[in-house]
Amino acid sequence: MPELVFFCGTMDCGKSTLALQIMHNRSARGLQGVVFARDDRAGQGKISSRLGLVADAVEAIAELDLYGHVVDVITKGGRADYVVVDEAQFLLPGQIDQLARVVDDLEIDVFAFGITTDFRTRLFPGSQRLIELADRIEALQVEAMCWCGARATHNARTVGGEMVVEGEQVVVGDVNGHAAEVGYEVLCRRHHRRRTTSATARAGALSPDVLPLASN
Ligand SMILES: Nc1ncnc2c1ncn2[C@@H]1O[C@H](COP(=O)(O)OP(=O)(O)O)[C@@H](O)[C@H]1O
Ligand SMILES: Cc1cn([C@H]2C[C@H](O)[C@@H](COP(=O)(O)O)O2)c(=O)[nH]c1=O
Repeated sequence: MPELVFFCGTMDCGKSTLALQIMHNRSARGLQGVVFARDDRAGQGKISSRLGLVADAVEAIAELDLYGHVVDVITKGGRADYVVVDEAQFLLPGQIDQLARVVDDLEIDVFAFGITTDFRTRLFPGSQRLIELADRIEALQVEAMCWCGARATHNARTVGGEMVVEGEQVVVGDVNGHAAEVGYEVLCRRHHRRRTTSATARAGALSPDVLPLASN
């Protein structure tokens, strides 16, 4: 049975890498997919992994009917053996419904990849709809780690190095940025709640305030 599968995790846990591996393995067996992405860091119409792999994709702009696009490909004699969607959190809920229709009406597997929650720990609308509709939800097995060594479960946003909890939901960016305007860091829930990034933890450890007081 074809499935709508949502592969999810924090930023930087290997989602795009897995998407590219799935594409590679299928292409090695002569299968050809329709690949969508939205606002990849590498630019429009791209799917990219931090391991250096990049592939072309159809940019899933808000106006694009994903079901209609797949039907178009097939009608024009093209192949749509499966569908991959990266950065699926950025899709509109209606576009996720279109993906479900690709599975149910065209009987094609759809593999969607994305982060579930934003920097405020709120679900992205696209991810919420995927959780509601997916046949299967797979959490990525290679876990990203918080600076404390615990499993990272949340995405923090930094502006000028400071963690923020207010702002636009969508700001394309990366982890390990160079104190750029907007950056991201993955954290465990405890440190996300306490707003302790690796930089603030380091600063706290160096601060004289936390040194033990002399007894005399
Ligand atoms: N230099 C490196 N050597 C080995 N693995 C790396 C390196 N850089 C990144 N990675 C791996 O790539 C993962 C990020 O992959 P990517 O597909 O870009 O993540 P996502 O799409 O989830 O944001 C990291 O969690 C790490 O496992
Ligand atoms: C948490 C969060 C992330 N984003 C953006 C930042 C990146 O461009 C993508 C996630 O990409 P990745 O391949 O999973 O690393 O999402 C955002 O716009 N808003 C957020 O709250």
